This record gives sequence, C-alpha cells and structure tokens, in this order.
Amino acid sequence: MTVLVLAGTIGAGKSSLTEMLAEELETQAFYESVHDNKVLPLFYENPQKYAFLLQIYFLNKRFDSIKRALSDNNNVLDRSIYEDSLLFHLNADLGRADETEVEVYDDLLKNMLEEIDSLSFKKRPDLLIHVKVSFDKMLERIKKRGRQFEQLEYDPSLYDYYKELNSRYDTWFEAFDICPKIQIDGDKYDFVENEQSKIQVLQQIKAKLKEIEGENN
Ligand SMILES: Nc1ncnc2c1ncn2[C@@H]1O[C@H](COP(=O)(O)OP(=O)(O)OP(=O)(O)O)[C@@H](O)[C@H]1O
Ligand SMILES: Nc1nc(=O)c2ncn([C@H]3C[C@H](O)[C@@H](CO)O3)c2[nH]1
Repeated sequence: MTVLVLAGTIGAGKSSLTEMLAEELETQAFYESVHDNKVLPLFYENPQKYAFLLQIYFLNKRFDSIKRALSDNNNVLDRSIYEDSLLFHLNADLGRADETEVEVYDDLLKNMLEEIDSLSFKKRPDLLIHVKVSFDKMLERIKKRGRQFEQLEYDPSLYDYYKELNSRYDTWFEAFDICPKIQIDGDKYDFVENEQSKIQVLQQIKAKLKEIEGENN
C-alpha cells in the first residue's frame, strides 16, 4: 500500500501532478473539493465572514477522503491535511478568525489527526510531494487556470494574500517532519505541457520512493 500526498500553494500544480502520478502508478486519485464546494466562492466574496466555515468544510472533506483512501490500496491525494493549519492560521493572522475560533479549530484538527492515526495500520503517508513555485509563477498559473473568484481583477487584495501564502510554504516545508518529503521545482519543470519535464518529475518521485523502500527494508 502506497499513499502519496501533494502539497503546495494555490495553482502550484498539485491536481495536475496528482493526475499524472495516479496514471503512472495505476492508483486512485483523490481531489480537493472545488467545483462542488459551496463555501469557496462565499469565502472569496467575504473572507471575514466565511474563513472559519471554509476551513471546517475543507477539514471535513479531507477527513472523508483520507478515510476512503486508507480503506483502498494505493492512492494519491491532491492536498495534504497537514497544510490545513497553515492556511487557517494565515487567515487568522489576517483577522478573519477570532481567538475562540482558532482554539476550536486547532483542537478539532488535533483530534482528527489522532483519529486518522487510529484508523489504519498506515498512519502516515509514504511521501509528501511539495510542488514549489515562485510567486510570479503562482500568479501566472492562477491566471492560466482562470477560476473567476481567484483572479486579481476580481479582488486586488488577493495579491498580498497570495504573496504571504507562498512565502509561508517555504518555512512550512522546512519544518515538515511527519513523513518523508520531496520538493519538485514547479518553475523549472513544465510538467503539464512538456513531456520531457513530466518524465523527469515522475522519475524524481519514483527514485525517492525507491530510496524510502530501501531504508525501510
Ligand atoms: N508545471 C506546470 N507547468 C505548466 N503549467 C502548469 C504546471 N503546473 C500546473 N500548471 C497549470 O497551472 C494551473 C494550476 O494547476 P493545478 O490546478 O494543477 O494547481 P493546484 O496546485 O491543484 O491548485 P489549487 O490548489 O488551487 O487547486 C492549471 O492551469 C495547470 O494546467
Ligand atoms: N482558506 C483556505 N483554507 C484551506 O484549507 C484551503 N484549501 C484550499 N483552499 C482554496 C485555495 C484555492 O482557491 C482552492 C483550491 O485549492 O481552495 C483553501 N482555502
């Protein structure tokens, strides 16, 4: 059983790489709830009002995916539950959640992570894959994908939000020690449109998985 989780800022390429990995490794892919997410557009419309609700929504959905993923054999998840705290605390620092909401959320997340530990013999993912992109690349990809509510034209204040989010990922990744990890350079490798880049990225990930397998035997 192999569980891979993707991590990275908005528009980094997590879903794209998830799809490629699932195909390559013949595993099931689990995607973050976006199209069927009723709260996400509300959050972008009014973050002050909906930050807490959105976070609870995502936490619940992720918990659901993890439960389904752990009952399956091999799988790839397009965003890790370990990033939830990063996203929520950024919003809390921006004054979009009060002290009590932060306390309740942190407690709930801790509880859920403990629950995941008791769900299956597989307690942690085998590998966390962080797709790292520069701030400029992040903006380019958000624009390219074109989800309306994420566009800077829709809300120019998103510029600062995106910038801060992207910079927090570096510290987050450095400190991450829950399972083995690898960083993929999403600026350098255009793995969506360039076949050679795609092959190189998949090779890096497969080599890391082999290395981990060697360490475990
Ligand atoms: N390495 C890449 N090279 C070229 N284009 C890319 C690359 N990665 C992603 N893209 C493009 O950037 C856009 C965002 O990618 P994707 O939806 O995979 O990001 P994501 O990390 O899943 O974002 P989110 O977390 O916001 O859902 C898409 O249009 C995708 O085709
Ligand atoms: N605030 C907040 N907390 C989360 O845990 C979270 N997870 C994802 N997202 C937003 C980013 C993309 O717009 C879109 C798709 O990733 O959803 C989040 N936003």
